[in-house]
Amino acid sequence: MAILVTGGAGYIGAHVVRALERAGLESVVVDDLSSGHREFVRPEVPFIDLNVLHAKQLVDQLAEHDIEAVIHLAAFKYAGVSVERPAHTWRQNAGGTLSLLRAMERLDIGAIVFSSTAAVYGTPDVETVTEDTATNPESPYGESKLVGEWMIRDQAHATGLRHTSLRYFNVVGSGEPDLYDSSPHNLFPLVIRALTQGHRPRIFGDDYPTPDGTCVRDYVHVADLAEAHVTAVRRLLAGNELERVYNLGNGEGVSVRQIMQSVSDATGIAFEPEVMGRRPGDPARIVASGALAARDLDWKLTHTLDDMVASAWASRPVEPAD
Ligand SMILES: NC(=O)c1ccc[n+]([C@@H]2O[C@H](COP(=O)([O-])OP(=O)(O)OC[C@H]3O[C@@H](n4cnc5c(N)ncnc54)[C@H](O)[C@@H]3O)[C@@H](O)[C@H]2O)c1
Ligand SMILES: O=c1ccn([C@@H]2O[C@H](COP(=O)(O)OP(=O)(O)O[C@H]3O[C@H](CO)[C@H](O)[C@H](O)[C@H]3O)[C@@H](O)[C@H]2O)c(=O)[nH]1
Repeated sequence: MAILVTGGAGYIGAHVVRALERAGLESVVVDDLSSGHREFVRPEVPFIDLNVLHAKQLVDQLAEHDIEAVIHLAAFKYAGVSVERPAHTWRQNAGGTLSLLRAMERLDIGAIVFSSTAAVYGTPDVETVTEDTATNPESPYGESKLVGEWMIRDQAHATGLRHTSLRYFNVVGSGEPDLYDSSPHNLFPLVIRALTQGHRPRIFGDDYPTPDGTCVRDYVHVADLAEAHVTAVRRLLAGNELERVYNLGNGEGVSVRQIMQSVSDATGIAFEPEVMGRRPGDPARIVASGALAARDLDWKLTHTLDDMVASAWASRPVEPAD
């Protein structure tokens, strides 16, 4: 019996595969390598190089494995870019989830853990987001993830599929020396890339209504996040009742400027970030309560912000200076 991990060659998915392995659970990875890295998946893990949109090939290839549950991470994850590329985002995220659900039904796979996102909330008007906070996505990315949650809910009503959706907040750090976030759009990889290439990291806006004027986010360590997936899939397979959605945040807001300071402290590199204009679509502040996940998924942050920064820096990819 194995767990199918879609997007298992990506930053978070590769951590999930390693966490499953440590828990004694086997994985099968499906990934089209559109943003993932083949070398993130160890050779002994069965790897299917395929876009989940190809439902027939998905069914044919998965039929060769004994899959008991799915962790579905494969997606186009760039909220800002999704505004410029809505059709692509909808196809990969909503289309991909639909195709996967059809394949699961054909193969009689009865459990799914879905990667959702803080972006389903848009710009919340509450200090701390809970699962009851109204959803109001502000990008095709956030919309496509919310629709993914709904597709799974509806399929569950019809077929008895066991499911939960995990709404991640800002996932950072590294739990393994060879795994890193290669996103060309997110704060941590951009700051690290700037420093390794001898540039000044950039702050997108310092005129927000926050204590130091820069955006506030809720950062969680990828290794802690990966563990929550293992617990979720195990509990679904054991027949435990889980909520439809969980926020994976830690309730603590950290500003972009605080991240810059923490990076400077961890690396020993003194720098003055360059302040740019605001990036369109960025909420000033979004912070979540992880209380529900703590209750049901043993969710806990075992890593500090300093761990997050230091581990991201230590596992940074080697890049040529330009
Ligand atoms: N990184 C974050 O802070 C964050 C926050 C909230 C939600 N998420 C969600 O977590 C998941 C994983 O994110 P990540 O940070 O690891 O991103 P990532 O880009 O590193 O990983 C995504 C993986 O999925 C693969 N993929 C994409 N579309 C595919 C498709 N149609 N078929 C097959 N494979 C496909 C990519 O090649 C890649 O390996 C995504 O669903 C993302 O939306 C991430
Ligand atoms: O060089 C940079 C990059 C980012 N930022 C700022 O840093 C904060 C965090 O930005 P990220 O792009 O790292 O993450 P987001 O908060 O935009 O999160 C979005 O992207 C994540 C992963 O792609 C998740 O999907 C999440 O749900 C979605 O809202 C934002 O205020 C952003 O403006 C900078 O100041 N400088």
